[in-house]
Amino acid sequence: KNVNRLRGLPPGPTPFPIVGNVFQISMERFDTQINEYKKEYGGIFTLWLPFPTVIICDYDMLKRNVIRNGEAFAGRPDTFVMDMLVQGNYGLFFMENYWYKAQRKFTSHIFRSLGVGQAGTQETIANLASGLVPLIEKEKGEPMELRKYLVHAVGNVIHKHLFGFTREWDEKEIFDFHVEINEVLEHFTAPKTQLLDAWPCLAYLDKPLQLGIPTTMKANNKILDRLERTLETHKKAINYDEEPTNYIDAYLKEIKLRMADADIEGFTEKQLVVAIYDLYSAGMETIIIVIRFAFLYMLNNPEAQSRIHEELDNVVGRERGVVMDDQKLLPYTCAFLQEVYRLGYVLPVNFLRCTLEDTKCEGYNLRAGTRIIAQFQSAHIDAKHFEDPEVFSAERFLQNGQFVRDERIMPFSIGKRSCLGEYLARMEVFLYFCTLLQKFEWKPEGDKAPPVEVITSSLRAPTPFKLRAIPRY
Ligand code: HEM
Repeated sequence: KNVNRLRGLPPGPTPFPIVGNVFQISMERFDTQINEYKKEYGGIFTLWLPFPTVIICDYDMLKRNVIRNGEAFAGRPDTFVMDMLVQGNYGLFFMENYWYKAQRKFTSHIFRSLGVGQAGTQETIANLASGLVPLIEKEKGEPMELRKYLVHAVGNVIHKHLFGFTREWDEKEIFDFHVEINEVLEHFTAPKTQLLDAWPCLAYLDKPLQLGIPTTMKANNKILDRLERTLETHKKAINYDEEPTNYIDAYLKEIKLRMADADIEGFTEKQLVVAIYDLYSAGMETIIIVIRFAFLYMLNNPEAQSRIHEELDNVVGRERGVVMDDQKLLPYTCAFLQEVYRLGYVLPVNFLRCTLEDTKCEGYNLRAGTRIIAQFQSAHIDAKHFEDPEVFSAERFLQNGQFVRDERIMPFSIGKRSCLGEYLARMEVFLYFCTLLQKFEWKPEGDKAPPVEVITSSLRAPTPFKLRAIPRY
């Protein structure tokens, strides 16, 4: 405790020399442990992982600091994992701090011009959603896992935006990438892996420490190899005079413009490869997990399914495709999904940030470069904000039958480094979920709903479960 006070940091459990608190934290329980420490130390405390890392996990504190003083909390620290995977701070998650604004701005702009948040992307998702219906029908109401269908549908949306086209059901590229990225992510944010940031030589102790470096690197290199080959194909085919139809071409065009203006701001081919890597991985498993959580909670709350069916029948019917505008007339469905986002948070622990300048925070003076975790998930299950926070209840977001959006639900994080894919993700979750409910009635594998259990690594997902789909059309 003294060591924190001497450094002007918030209190926290006493760190051990060299390893700090790393071995007191378990990867599988990191999020629940944060909530336990919160009871002891309050909404802001320090964990040594092994660098001192300030955890902010109270909603009002997050708002006062990470949102209102956004610029100060917008940095990302250098990490060993990024050096290991891509030899430096590239991509969109852990890129150099002095590039992040230009790269984020460009990516948001291109997403919009490729149709995200508008009719273009909606149509892509709607087509993929209706393509799922006959595939699921072929299962003839037998128990099945939804996951492979979601990999195909969700994977194809980001695939189309990045590369310009979709893949057929019998092509294996998206499935291969999905397996590989999950191998890379397995150890990505483990506290033990963070130990390497301070002590890179520990990488030689991979086996006894179970860091999983060889599996991570094998999968990582396969991904990089494929993305580099794809980039070469685009470079050969691109016509710089045409309006780009995909992220890669838009980025190549930007590199060309920037070279002419001698204003590079990180726009290089290397950065492009890692940016696609990040978008492809961010745009896939996260959304799949949210949709799987939605089905899991629905099977456990059968009256929710009847209410969603009733709303969809009244507003959309069983033939017309669901569109984003329908949200206005589907209050229960929106409340249900907001409750899924609250309890089914996908990142057990938010990505590391760091302060970009010396910053005052809740009475502490944090030096520039202090590592920060903006743990919004903790607010989702804070009894101060939500009565019986562990209980799933869509009703908490309904007032006089109307849906009330709640800003304390922040699944896409907050501040200057919040999720770049929020619109895309919200569209996919809503359109896929509603289409699958419009077309099918869903039943558990046996008499009872599968238990609500999660598996946690860098992501937090329901344990695999089966369900049955009975056509409604
Ligand atoms: C339901 C799905 C998703 C969830 C729950 C989610 C959640 C998050 C969260 C919590 C962050 C961390 C922000 C922070 O550091 O505080 C993040 C960052 C990010 N997300 Fe998402 N995300 C989802 C889907 C997507 C999609 C579809 C894309 C893109 C296609 C995407 C791209 C990104 C990027 C690029 C960042 C890094 C932003 C930065 O560091 O400036 N995400 N996301």
